[in-house]
Amino acid sequence: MGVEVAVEGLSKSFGSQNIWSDVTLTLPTGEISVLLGPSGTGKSVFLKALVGLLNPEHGKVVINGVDVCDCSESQLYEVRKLFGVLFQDGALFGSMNLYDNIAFPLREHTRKGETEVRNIVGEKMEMVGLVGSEEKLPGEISGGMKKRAGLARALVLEPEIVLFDEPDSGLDPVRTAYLNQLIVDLNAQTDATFLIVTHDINTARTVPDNIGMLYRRHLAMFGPRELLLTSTEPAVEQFLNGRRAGPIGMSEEKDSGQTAAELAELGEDQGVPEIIPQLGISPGVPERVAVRRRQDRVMADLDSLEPGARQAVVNSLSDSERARYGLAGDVPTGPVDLDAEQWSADNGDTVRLSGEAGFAGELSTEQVARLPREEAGAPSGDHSGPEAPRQEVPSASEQTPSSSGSPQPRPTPHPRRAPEQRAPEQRAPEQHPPEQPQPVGSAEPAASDGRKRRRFWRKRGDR
Ligand SMILES: Nc1ncnc2c1ncn2[C@@H]1O[C@H](COP(=O)(O)OP(=O)(O)OP(=O)(O)O)[C@@H](O)[C@H]1O
Repeated sequence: MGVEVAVEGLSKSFGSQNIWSDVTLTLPTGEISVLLGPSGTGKSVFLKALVGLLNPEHGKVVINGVDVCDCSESQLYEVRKLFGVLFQDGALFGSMNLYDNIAFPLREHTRKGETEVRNIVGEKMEMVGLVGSEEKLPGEISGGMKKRAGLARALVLEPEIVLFDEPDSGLDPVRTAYLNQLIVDLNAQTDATFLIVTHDINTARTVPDNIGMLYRRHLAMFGPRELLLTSTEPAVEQFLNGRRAGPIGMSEEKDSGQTAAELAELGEDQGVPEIIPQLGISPGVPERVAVRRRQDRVMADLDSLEPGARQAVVNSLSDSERARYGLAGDVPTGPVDLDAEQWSADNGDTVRLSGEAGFAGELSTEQVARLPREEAGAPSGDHSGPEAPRQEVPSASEQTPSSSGSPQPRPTPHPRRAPEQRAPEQRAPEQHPPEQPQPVGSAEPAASDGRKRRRFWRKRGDR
């Protein structure tokens, strides 16, 4: 099981060159996070700061209660043992064969005998698909194999945090796809905390649970994929769509006039954004429990999203996920329309939801109250949650077009396709059968801790 990495107010400069300031984020336990940003924004510097290889001037990096920016050498040594790092080129020793390269950390940092070393190396080589290549030298293998060998080496000490510095650099799209699948499967198998630095948009959109972006010497945004993939923040949108139009220029930021003109040309109403399905696990790989933890967090904070983003999140859920969050049962199988204006007509009949019992062990009462629905049988005004759901999130009655008590599937008024309308292979994988509920004890802290929440959903200038 991975550990959380809590970064608070981190700032780093080299001489007079400020790289970034006041970076605050938390890498949630066991989840995959991706760090994006234009070239030179200090993503690699950030990775090095996490392992204590560089000393930031301000701020903390707290791991297992130890601040790696302000701890003794022996504490730092212990914390570093939690890390596995995949460097860009695999960082293999050219004179050693793959077996010895992968065995190196075990021989260097443990007292394990050769039999045990052989077992561990064999297991990791199998995990990354390198069985049979033990005798090969790094110079004799492809870039993709080097990455996989580097990954096997990063995993031999059973790290709880794995850092990937541009794992896809230099790989063709097919090998990148294989590597991404491997990363997702490894995360499911280890439940370790992963942080990936990448420029690959497809990787950023499909692999992680969380996405962060460094821009203009700050962390522009960090949060669950649902938040970033529906973000209207110009720099985030531009980057995640790989567009020229937007504030990011070739060498530095464009001037604001040009940016405004480009954004105006793009137009404002892009409809409800679509959240691209996340890459699922391979057949036979255990369920990736991090997905459930992230979704619990997202659903608990749904009311803090813009209406379009809220709808996109609900649209992105599979039927079983909707059932888990009380949006199933009588709820139409098509996209759920959260736009009150579209469905405010004579829909006094409410969707019959599973009620609070359906959330047993998953969400607190407060979190349940913040979900976009009515409790079974309760009029929408009866919500006891901290916010008024009718204003922030239309109640289930507003989502129900039928007057017969049996909500009907209805066409989406939005141009983008809902998950159910996509080809089956494009749908989000059913990773969490409802019959295997995950206790909330393993989820992130309850939504009542607003301060904690903000750390996951942070936008620049939030503080
Ligand atoms: N040890 C160092 N001493 C001085 N400057 C450094 C050092 N390490 C990095 N830098 C500078 O920090 C800046 C950020 O570098 P970094 O490699 O972290 O960027 P990056 O976002 O990872 O870039 P890319 O996406 O192109 O790999 C660069 O201007 C780089 O020259």
